[in-house]
Amino acid sequence: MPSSTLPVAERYCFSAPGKALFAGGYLVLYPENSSFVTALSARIYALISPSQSLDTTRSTVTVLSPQFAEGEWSYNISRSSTTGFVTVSAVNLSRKNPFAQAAVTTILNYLSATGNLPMPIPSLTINILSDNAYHSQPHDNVPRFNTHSQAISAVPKTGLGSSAALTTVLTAALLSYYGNVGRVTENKRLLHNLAQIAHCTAQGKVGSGFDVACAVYGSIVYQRFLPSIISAIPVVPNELDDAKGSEYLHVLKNTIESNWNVGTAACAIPPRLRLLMGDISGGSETPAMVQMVQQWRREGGADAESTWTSLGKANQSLISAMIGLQGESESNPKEYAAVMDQIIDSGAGTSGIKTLGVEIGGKIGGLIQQAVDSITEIRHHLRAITKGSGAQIEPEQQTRLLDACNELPGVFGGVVPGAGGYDAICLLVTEASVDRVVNATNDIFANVKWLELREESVGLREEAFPTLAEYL
Ligand SMILES: Nc1ncnc2c1ncn2[C@@H]1O[C@H](COP(=O)(O)OP(=O)(O)O)[C@@H](O)[C@H]1O
Ligand SMILES: C[C@@](O)(CCOP(=O)(O)OP(=O)(O)O)CC(=O)O
Repeated sequence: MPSSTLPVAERYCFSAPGKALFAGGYLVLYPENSSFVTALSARIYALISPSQSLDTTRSTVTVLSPQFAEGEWSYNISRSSTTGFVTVSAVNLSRKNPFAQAAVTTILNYLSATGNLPMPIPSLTINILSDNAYHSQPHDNVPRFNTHSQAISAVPKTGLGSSAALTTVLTAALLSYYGNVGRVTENKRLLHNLAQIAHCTAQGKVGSGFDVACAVYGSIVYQRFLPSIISAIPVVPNELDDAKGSEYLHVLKNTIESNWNVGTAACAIPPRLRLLMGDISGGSETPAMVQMVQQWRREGGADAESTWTSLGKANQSLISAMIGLQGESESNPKEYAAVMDQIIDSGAGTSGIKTLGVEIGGKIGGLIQQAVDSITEIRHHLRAITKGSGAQIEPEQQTRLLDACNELPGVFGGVVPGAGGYDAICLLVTEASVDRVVNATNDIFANVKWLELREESVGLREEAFPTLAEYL
């Protein structure tokens, strides 16, 4: 097996964003549908430093997450001299972080299969820092990277896709430290394929992967890969079995290097608009809801099919309105700004977004109306699926809440993001109206905690390590 020498031991740091699936829940599981995925300002950071351990007889990768109790996961690494298969075993078997273990396993085996893993394998420590928005915080005004007295698995999440961002930054960290593969920020396709495989391996299932794609590429119109691409990879052998080890390496390398046909066209929330995330702290079970929706679709006959198709069209219409508005803001910036300035005092609920008494005409006005109407239609179909399947996608209390939001000034509309349920809402609003929305005093908003988040469309990026090291 060929091997390379380790690149100069630098201190690296990578970060990746959280996500909101504004349009495309459930349909995104099928490659023919497009979804609108927004990257958020909440990020997870991985800071890499060569291990201080003086023990040169064995190689370890240690992942530390100092914000959480028991946040230390160490893995012994050994590579078979016959096949090149890399075994990754937890030093402390009672400490589980399937995402960290799968990232180390996937990346090191890929590098081994391509002859890019340095031998002996140098030990490495990766520190993780995660924005507070990923987890429910005990009170406001917590320090930038707040610490919790519980283990990470016991701290309630807000649903921003922490495991996808974690897996992505670990993938970038391991690739850049061990691999001889150029700048990882310029090799997003490799990074994406590796992170998707690691994430699916850890979850034990193949989801749509929109969260990992968003962590890598940022805000995107996402179309998934065929699930069979990943399910073809054999289960990671857990004992030394040369035949299984060789097969795993062979299929892993071929899969990583094949064309997955993923749709990752960059998109963004158009200027002067904002995505506002409201946490309701309800909690929903995504896999159970997915099963109910799939059953409804299988058994629901022509009605179900027609709802499904119409929802796909409404999603597509919202996506093209957003792309259109973004385009107008660039090609026609003066008129775009003037139109946005005209939007005042009313939400989308009663008679559409109101303006300063002037009809919003022209192309921009049409696109605004298209966005507002598409959101209304998406909700209509999601309610039909809720009723038909029994999966609480837009349950009645969320309907009341979203309808009330539509009456607020400057609100284009709101949806239950992703799989929906009781845990969150996501509004599209004018920038000028954000303060008025978050300060609305109507009782119905009492349980909504508006998250201090905004779209930040950039995906994986390299950060300056020293500025973050002070938080460790
Ligand atoms: N900051 C972090 N440090 C270490 N592990 C993390 C961190 N954030 C997420 N993880 C891993 O991801 C798991 C949460 O994944 P999951 O339940 O799929 O939630 P999500 O929907 O946020 O991705 C955690 O239990 C932990 O294993
Ligand atoms: C149903 C889905 O299409 C979208 C789920 O979106 P969420 O944003 O609700 O995701 P989780 O954080 O994993 O619960 C399933 C999928 O695409 O994998």
